[in-house]
Amino acid sequence: MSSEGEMNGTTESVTDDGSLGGFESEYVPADKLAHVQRVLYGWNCGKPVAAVPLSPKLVAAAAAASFDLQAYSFTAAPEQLRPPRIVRVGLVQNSICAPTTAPFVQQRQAIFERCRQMIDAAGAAGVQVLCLQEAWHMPFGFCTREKQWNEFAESAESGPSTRLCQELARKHGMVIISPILERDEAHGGTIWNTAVVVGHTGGVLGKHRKVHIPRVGDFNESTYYMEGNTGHPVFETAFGRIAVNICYGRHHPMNWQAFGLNGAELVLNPSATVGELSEPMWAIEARNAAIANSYYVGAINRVGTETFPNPFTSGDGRPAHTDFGHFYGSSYFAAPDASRTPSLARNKDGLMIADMDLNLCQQLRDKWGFRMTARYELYAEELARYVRPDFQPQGRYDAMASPTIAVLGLLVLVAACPSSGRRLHDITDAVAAAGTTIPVTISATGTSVTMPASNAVADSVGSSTLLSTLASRSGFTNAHEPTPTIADTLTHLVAATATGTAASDVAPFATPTAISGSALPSTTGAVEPGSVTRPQLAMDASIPDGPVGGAALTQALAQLLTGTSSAPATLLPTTSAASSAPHSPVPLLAHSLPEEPVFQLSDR
Ligand SMILES: NC(=O)NCCC(=O)O
Repeated sequence: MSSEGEMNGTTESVTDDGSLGGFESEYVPADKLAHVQRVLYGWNCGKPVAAVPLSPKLVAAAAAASFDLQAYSFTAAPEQLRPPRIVRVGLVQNSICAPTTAPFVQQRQAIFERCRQMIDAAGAAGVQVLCLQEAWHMPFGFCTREKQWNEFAESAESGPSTRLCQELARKHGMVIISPILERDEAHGGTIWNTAVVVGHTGGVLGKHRKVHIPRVGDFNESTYYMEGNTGHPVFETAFGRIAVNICYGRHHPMNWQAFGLNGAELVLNPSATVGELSEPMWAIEARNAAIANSYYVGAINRVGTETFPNPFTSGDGRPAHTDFGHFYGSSYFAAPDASRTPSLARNKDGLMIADMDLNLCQQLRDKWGFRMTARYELYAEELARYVRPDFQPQGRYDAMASPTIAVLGLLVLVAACPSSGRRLHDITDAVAAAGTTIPVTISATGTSVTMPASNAVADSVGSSTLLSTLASRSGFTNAHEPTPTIADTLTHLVAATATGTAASDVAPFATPTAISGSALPSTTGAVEPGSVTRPQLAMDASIPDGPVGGAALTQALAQLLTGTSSAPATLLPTTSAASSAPHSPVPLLAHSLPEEPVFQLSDR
């Protein structure tokens, strides 16, 4: 069986490395293979991502040391005003080498020696930027909740891992990103999950602390370290603008985005994750980030199965066990044009190398315009609302999809109890007490319906929630009653609209002189699920913009009643006695939208 490695002439078979990539070359007919590979891996500048031949000596050394070695190249279109900006980047995935029961100093030394070997190989291959896996210098004991693994935490500026990386960075003129467990002595020994960025001359350029901490499966990492406090820094290195999105941060699109907004051209994603949990996501997330943010991504995963001395559980009903599962390696690069390299081995250490022309980032930004077409101001508003304690989600609510026909119920309620200014729950109570049926004439169709008051009560619950939500979303205020102003306002307006009653009769605080018409579903008799078609909407739009937001409110009601923002509804002149003022039909959608878009929440 051939493998992605064999396809690219750099490594061994699929069966040997455990990787699934490359199977298509075995099973897809030759005349379809190029097409299938284009779809699976993407093409870079109109061609498959090309393998880069490495020196036979290096290939032999990797084979002898039993680590996977692969190299590829991403190109960009030639430009007239900028020279190509090609950088060679390496990713290292490593197993822990010594058992977790060995003395800690021995465990660390074994990892150091193994990684030194692969970093030296990278240096020999001319790698300029290299990233190691998450917490590369230690076993990933965060599943256990045992605190002894904290002993591996070290100073980001002067710990043993940093010193090793500084030595190797100087030796190879290489930027090294070293993700470690950091102990921050300056802050009482606080522990962080940190990527240290060592410049190509051996200085520590800075560090970034993991933003998001997993609490999933056996990843009990919050027992050990704190949520990072370093923002989303981009490091301007000798070889490009680089950022680090540590492991679990890859599930957070805004985390990726923040690095992009800060100007990253290459984001490394040092990870430690296991097959059962995340393998189907692995090929997607980093690649999607590269596409969405117009930068390159290097995704590195730990490799191997690490067994711990004491059994542990994670509150998920599984029997006590002593390992996380298999860290499946499979490190790879993704480019902003949706192309990607194959993966490193699934079951052995490895060094993945890629040449990348950073000019491709701007070329893709220009081509797709994601940065230009993004609506950051809308997102900013949305987020500002979301982080407020009183946030209510926006949603779309199709009132006609409700088996209880919430809007009709509301109309019935208020028709029965048109007492001005009463709160919805008062009305609800009154109808409940009446225990009767209520006739409703649907003026849009001329049909009469009888509805039991008890149904109306049930309906009103949904409507109440709906309207309250609508109220809080729309931000309307009622100058006369502090709360719950909009729910009342809408209740009265809906009632007026439905019954042809002057708004002033039911909503004494509303300034308009005429709100009338009909806003009712077409229905034929029984108020049952399925008997209702899309409502016709005929509503007087004469409510002036004011404290209760006339046009905006009308728009909101239209959306509420039609369950759509694009209903072909028209605001018709009213026929009710209450609306004597002349009106012209106004296309509903011609109304200016409320400043804050109005939607409805389904409480179902
Ligand atoms: N190390 C880490 O954050 N792992 C969490 C699991 C995952 O994100 O797949």
